[in-house]
Amino acid sequence: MNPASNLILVGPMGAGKTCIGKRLAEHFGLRLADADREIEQRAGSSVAAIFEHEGEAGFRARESAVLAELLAGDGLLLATGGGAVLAADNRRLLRERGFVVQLLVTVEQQLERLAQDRSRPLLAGSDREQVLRTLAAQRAPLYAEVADLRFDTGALSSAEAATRLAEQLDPLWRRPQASSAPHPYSGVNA
Ligand SMILES: Nc1ncnc2c1ncn2[C@@H]1O[C@H](COP(=O)(O)OP(=O)(O)O)[C@@H](O)[C@H]1O
Ligand SMILES: O=C(O)C1=C[C@@H](OP(=O)(O)O)[C@@H](O)[C@H](O)C1
Ligand SMILES: [Mg+2]
Repeated sequence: MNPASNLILVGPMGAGKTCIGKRLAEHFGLRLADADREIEQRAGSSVAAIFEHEGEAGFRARESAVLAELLAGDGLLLATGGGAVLAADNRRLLRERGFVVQLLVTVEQQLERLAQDRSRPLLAGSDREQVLRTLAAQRAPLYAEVADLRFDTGALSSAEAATRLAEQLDPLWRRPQASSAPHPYSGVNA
């Protein structure tokens, strides 16, 4: 079992990382962090504005910095953005610093869930389906590379998905207790 005390959600846009993450954080008593919201707070602008002014490369640099900052600590439920797995350094960090759950979703479900969404710059063009299929093909092996557990959000509502995922995680993952588990990385108690 991965002993890290952070729980990390990865997967494509619309897989439910943000909304399932909120419920899981409550269930496990973890501090919730959504990487996109953290980036926006630090930048003082939206993900869409960062993409517009700094390009995707600028956003990815901010994303890597925020992941490193957040994962320096413990006891976090981290909902990543869909592209967090693109950089090899990010993947190494995610694997080392958390129990990683890959949320699965089909392109059809993404299209349905994100039909009204205008906040994701990668979906601003006209052919959303093609973009999502291309991203899925590029990224599926990267999600698989970091995942400790895969969970299909398929036919479930986000509330049901969170409940079922918590049930699956309960026997698999335990937050190391401060009193009994030495911090695995710094040599001090967490
Ligand atoms: N299991 C689900 N069933 C139906 N809709 C969902 C489910 N998970 C998420 N959604 C919806 O999809 C949209 C995107 O969810 P979000 O949590 O932001 O995904 P992500 O953070 O993975 O991009 C939201 O409108 C959310 O309500
Ligand atoms: O897949 C991606 O590259 C992105 C996913 C988004 O987060 P969600 O996966 O939470 O939608 C956000 O980080 C940005 O729009 C880029
Ligand atoms: Mg999200």
